[in-house]
Amino acid sequence: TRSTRPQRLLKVVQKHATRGDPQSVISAIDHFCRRSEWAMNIGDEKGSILDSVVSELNPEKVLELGTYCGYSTVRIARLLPPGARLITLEFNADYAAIARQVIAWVGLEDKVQLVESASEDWIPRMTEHFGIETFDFVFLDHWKDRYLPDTKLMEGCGLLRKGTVLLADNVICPGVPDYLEYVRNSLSYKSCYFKSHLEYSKAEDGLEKKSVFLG
Ligand SMILES: C[C@H](C[C@H]1O[C@@H](n2cnc3c(N)ncnc32)[C@H](O)[C@@H]1O)NC(=O)c1cc(-c2ccc(F)cc2)cc(O)c1O
Ligand SMILES: [Mg+2]
Repeated sequence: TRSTRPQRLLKVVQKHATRGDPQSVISAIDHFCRRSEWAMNIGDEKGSILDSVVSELNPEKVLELGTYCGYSTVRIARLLPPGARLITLEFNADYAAIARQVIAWVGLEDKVQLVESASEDWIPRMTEHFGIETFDFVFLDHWKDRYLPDTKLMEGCGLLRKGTVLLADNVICPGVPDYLEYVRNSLSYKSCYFKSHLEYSKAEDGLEKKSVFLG
């Protein structure tokens, strides 16, 4: 049977990227997605905004919701200081299998823990299983109708502290209206919008960054 798109993405990485070199993996995937097959990675344009948010924050404990093939996992993990940890949740077994191999290819396994599970099942288990009290940075890139309920779930589990930064992909395309409404109107968050474009496309998209106040 025909291979899947994530399998073809992995082949591109193994063929064109250098082991242990995150930038070569990022470039190989972006080149393939721009020239051959679109895929739902955050991409190079929005990826640069993600890089700047992570570099400025220098987080120790990071949560990513929606791993897909691990492109943004690699973008984030390559910037983390020694000892920092990134936990990424992906509920599709096929995507998780590909992401594990991409993460292994760049040699970032010691910083990244991929959990094959739905976010809502694992957010309540972060403290007892990983010993994580609060996260410094959360990247939301999973089903767009899960951003708001999972943000409320993280609040409820006490995983967000004063100053925790949440960054959400796709706030315009496909769009997360209920989440935007909530973060822009809630008094316990200060938020800003980074206008950009949908990955490998001219369509408008953007990232919403919010710092938690917990008023
Ligand atoms: C949702 C996906 C990303 C991944 O998230 C995992 N996932 C889901 N829900 C959960 C959960 N509850 N827990 C754990 N993992 C979870 C899934 O299996 C995918 O691998 N992302 C997108 O659908 C996505 C789509 C577009 C897009 C834009 C314009 C178009 F015309 C078509 C598509 C762009 C993007 O930038 C995306 O990010
Ligand atoms: Mg996305």
